[in-house]
Amino acid sequence: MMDYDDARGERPRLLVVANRLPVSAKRTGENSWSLEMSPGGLVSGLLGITSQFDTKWVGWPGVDVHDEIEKNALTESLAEMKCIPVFLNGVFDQYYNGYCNGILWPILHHMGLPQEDQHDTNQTFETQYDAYKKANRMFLDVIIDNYEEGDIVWCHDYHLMFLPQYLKEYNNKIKVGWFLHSPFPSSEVYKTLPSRSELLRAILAADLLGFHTYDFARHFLSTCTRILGVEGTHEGVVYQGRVTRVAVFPIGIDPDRFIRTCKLPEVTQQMNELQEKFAGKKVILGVDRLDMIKGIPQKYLAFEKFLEENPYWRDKVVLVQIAVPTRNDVPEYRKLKSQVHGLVGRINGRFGSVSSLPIHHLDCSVDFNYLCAIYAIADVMLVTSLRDGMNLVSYEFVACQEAKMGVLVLSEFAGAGQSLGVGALIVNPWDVTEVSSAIKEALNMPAEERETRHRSNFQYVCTHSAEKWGLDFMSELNGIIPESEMQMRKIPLQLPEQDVIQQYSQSNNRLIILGFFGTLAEPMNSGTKEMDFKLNPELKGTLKALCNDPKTTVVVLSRSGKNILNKNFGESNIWLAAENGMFEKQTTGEWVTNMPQNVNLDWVDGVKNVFKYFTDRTPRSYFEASETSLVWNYEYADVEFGRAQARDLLQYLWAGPISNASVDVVRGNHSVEVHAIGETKGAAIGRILGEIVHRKSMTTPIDFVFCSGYFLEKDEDIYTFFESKILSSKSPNGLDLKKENYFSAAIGQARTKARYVIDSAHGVVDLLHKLAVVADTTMTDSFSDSEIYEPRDANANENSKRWINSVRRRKVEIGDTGQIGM
Ligand SMILES: O=P(O)(O)OC[C@H]1O[C@H](O[C@H]2O[C@H](CO)[C@@H](O)[C@H](O)[C@H]2O)[C@H](O)[C@@H](O)[C@@H]1O
Ligand SMILES: O=c1ccn([C@@H]2O[C@H](COP(=O)(O)OP(=O)(O)O)[C@@H](O)[C@H]2O)c(=O)[nH]1
Repeated sequence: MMDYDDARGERPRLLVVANRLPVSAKRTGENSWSLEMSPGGLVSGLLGITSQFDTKWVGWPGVDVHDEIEKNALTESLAEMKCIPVFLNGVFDQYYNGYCNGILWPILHHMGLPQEDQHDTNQTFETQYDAYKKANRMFLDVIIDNYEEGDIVWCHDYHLMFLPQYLKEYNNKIKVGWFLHSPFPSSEVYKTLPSRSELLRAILAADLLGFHTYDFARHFLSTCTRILGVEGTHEGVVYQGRVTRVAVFPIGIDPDRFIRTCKLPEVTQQMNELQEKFAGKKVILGVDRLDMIKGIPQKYLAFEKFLEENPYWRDKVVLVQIAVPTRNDVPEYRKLKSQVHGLVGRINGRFGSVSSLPIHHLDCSVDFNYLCAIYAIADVMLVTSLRDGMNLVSYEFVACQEAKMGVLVLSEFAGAGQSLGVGALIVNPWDVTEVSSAIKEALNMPAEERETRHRSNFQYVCTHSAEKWGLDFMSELNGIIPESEMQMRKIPLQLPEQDVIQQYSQSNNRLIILGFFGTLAEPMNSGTKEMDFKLNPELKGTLKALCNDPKTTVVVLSRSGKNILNKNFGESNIWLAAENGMFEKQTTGEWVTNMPQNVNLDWVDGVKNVFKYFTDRTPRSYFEASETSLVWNYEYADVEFGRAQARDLLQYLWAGPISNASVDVVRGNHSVEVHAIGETKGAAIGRILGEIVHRKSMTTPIDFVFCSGYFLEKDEDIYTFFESKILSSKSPNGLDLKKENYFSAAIGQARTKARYVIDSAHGVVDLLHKLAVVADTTMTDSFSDSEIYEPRDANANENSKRWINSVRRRKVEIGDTGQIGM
């Protein structure tokens, strides 16, 4: 096993953050507590990694404590076990019983949102959601108090979906992992969750996301695609210019602990007692928290059918079900308890006798030794989860069965169904006939087959331990490159906004080059056939201020046609390049064409027909046509359907209208573009730059360039065009560029030729506002009072808004001449 000691021989520090600490406190008197192991697979799994890391746990201690003296006393007791409590006073009920277990848990397990009684209670969705966020912040506060530089933070489960985002907002350098112990549902089910996008975005802030099975990871990736419109790749999810790794890490147990325990004299004694008690009978065992997902009613119905159809077995088999109490304060769980009790009563009434009962149902947890003893003496383990993250109980049974080699009947809907699929009898728990037959097959299975199956299971359980799971996750997380190394490996960094502003304010001749779609255009929420692209209204005053500054030249370079650019920028003092530079216009002058003579555009009508055909058959897709280029766009359509349609569309194009044409075909993230061969944005900018220098009769070289857009890969030569100019100082193009005063920034791309990335168009809009106010020009004339900056995304831009408006006020006060301090 790999050792994790660092260069100084110290174990790396790890903060494991989970809703539940591995121990729960029980009050034994004033200021005194007893600490007991918390039940559940998450705790069992995590205990396996503590040897390799200097681990501290952060979590809820299992009780509400209000008194400060008591809190301190409990905190001290827990510290001895390396546990740090998060006291969730005031929010626990709405956070845990309400949002976690009443809303998220059923959704994650394909059970749908609760429908009854929602209007009669004050625990509305919003209040529970608020409590959930508040609880996540309470976890954050405790982490901040205990965090030491270099600590890795591993967040666990659906209780803490906001924590990765909060942690990164607090300190972007912290390495954050998040693991989901439950299943991740199909996107169709997840979609019903009202807070679906915020939660997805919040976990995507982590560096690494882990799931138990490939299916859960696959559901997650396709949910990101369908809800956030982002694409999942083998690397993970690329969202707003950041890659979040997504990978599969099936959890395991500590098998040696079970094997050792089964050999303890007191445990073999318990085994003997149990065997004596059930002498002459086969024992079928169930061990589950009394949770809807565990399929306990379905298990009982299948057992009832088995007894009905197999009278021979009626007095020769017993089903022992340990139903560990859980989440008693959630109404659904209380209902389940009475439903299960009703079934047990009915089946025992039907098939029991004075001397024997077919079902032994225990509403309690049992101690570890007893659990191992009963695992060891059982003939069959029956796991009928309707959906389950992993189900460690099935692994534990296998670990304790070296002597008996009993049979595992396992639901195909538990994560373990994938790992133990060869050795277990796999069943669909909803099919009572199938489960009943599997019980019969298990009870009658010949010893040889039992041994073969057990060997396969045992081998898996021993090699896929909890320790391996934890180390695999941590080694993947450690392998993720920190920001500082990214620079060395030429992975672009976030745009250093302060540097841009400073260089801008110090420069004498500036060039700003911007894209239109995805940069300056107003964001749209849906596609219609009549797409009307408009300049983001927040930018009108800002662009005016920038262009009116004699030291600044603004160029908008777009793939769109002249009409769209005319409509949006016709009145401004902006240099325009339409159709990627096929047409150019100098501020308010006339359009001139760069189209090569005799360019053949015979293909245009045919391509238009194909685009129209696919637009009609792909809801919410649309196409734009300009003179030399056509773009079919499916960004608002169902992404997967759009992608499939794009593949078909390309076949139609190649087979028909473009088979012999001189065109470039470019596949974007959500588009297919066909245009006449000739232009890229890089080629266009070289020519435009020459024009600008010439027309403006520039004597001062350009000493600041900011170039940003949501450009296709083939247009990224716009960024590299300037790189070559940096090498030669005072180049003939009238450029005086160094790496300090050249800023190229791709929007929302993780892989780019630009020097920097910006998360979204909001970032560009924000920056332009800031540049407009620091420009030492007649800015106050450019903005009217009504144009005080009011961003639409109020939360995201609140700080910028305050900053911009305060700088503007100061400028007005000082008469708009002085240098603004940053
Ligand atoms: O803490 P509780 O609310 O009492 O619930 C107990 C745990 O239940 C869930 O366990 C899951 O984790 C196991 C290990 O990865 C997995 O085998 C099982 O399928 C899951 O149901 C829950 O996810 C944990 O957070 C709870 O602590
Ligand atoms: O009385 C009991 C019975 C079981 N368990 C443990 O609870 C965990 C259940 O984990 P599983 O993954 O099967 O399901 P979960 O309860 O986490 O959904 C296993 O490690 C069991 O050993 C327990 O702590 N007390």
